[in-house]
Amino acid sequence: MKCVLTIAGSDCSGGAGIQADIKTMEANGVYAMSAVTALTAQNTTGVYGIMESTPEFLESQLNCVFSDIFPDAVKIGMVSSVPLIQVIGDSLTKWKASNIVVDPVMVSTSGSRLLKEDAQAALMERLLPLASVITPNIPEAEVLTGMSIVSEEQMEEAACRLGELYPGAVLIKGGHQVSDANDLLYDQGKLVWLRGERIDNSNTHGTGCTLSSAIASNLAKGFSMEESIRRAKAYISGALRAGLDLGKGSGPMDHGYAIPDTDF
Ligand SMILES: Nc1ncnc2c1ncn2[C@@H]1O[C@H](COP(=O)(O)OP(=O)(O)OP(=O)(O)O)[C@@H](O)[C@H]1O
Ligand SMILES: Cc1ncc(COP(=O)(O)O)c(N)n1
Repeated sequence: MKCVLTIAGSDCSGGAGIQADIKTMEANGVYAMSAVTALTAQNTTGVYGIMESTPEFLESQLNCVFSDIFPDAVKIGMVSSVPLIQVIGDSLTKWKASNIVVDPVMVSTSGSRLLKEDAQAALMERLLPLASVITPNIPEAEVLTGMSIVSEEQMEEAACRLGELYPGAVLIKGGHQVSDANDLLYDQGKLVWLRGERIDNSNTHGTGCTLSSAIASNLAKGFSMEESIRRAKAYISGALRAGLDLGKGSGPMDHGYAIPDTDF
């Protein structure tokens, strides 16, 4: 069985972060492991508190995982501060991790900052260069490039700029903004539009976490970058289409929609 590690924050309400990642990995047939960067107190209406791991304890989690069950892929989500970013960068380099998917989480769907302002530069200098693929949404791509993105042409320009800056691939997610469910992949100098059917569902809490974890699962299984993303999009479309409706705000998706309901 292939093994995938998520390095991210915990969402106690289960829709995003570590919880979304583990559910996604399970549904995609890989063994899931986690190194927790922070505990968040949040639900579908907002983020009400963040308690970070210490850098030492995060390093200890990473050493425990890498020295025992070496992951075939790694997904990085919410990492809010400079010391945590440095520990992750140092550990992934030391352990020679591969198939690294970085979701540059900055602000939650509910509008809370999940990345401290001074950590943005560290994320760009220390983690993005290690990634096999980075998966910014439109606002994140705007921050990373410093340009405004309000059209497909501007998505293409931003993807090229980021693709020339970093060694890995770049996936700019259209999401619920410029281009609906149409995402843009820049991989080795080539642009590919990955067009999806927009599903009318306002419950999109955790879509970014889910997509990046599904991509990491597919890379671990040996699929190419483009195929890994196509399969991840198919998975997330199914999870949105399942139409789960929980909570008072933008609710979570049904991550287990494809898992048979076995009566043990
Ligand atoms: N309504 C939708 N119908 C179909 N696909 C969607 C929809 N909304 C988002 N997606 C897809 O979900 C994936 C995640 O994109 P999105 O832009 O929502 O990420 P994000 O903004 O990082 O997510 P998050 O809400 O976790 O911050 C992308 O592949 C996107 O195309
Ligand atoms: C721990 C954690 N990680 C990531 C997100 C982003 O997900 P979303 O933008 O859907 O709120 C989140 N809300 N919480």
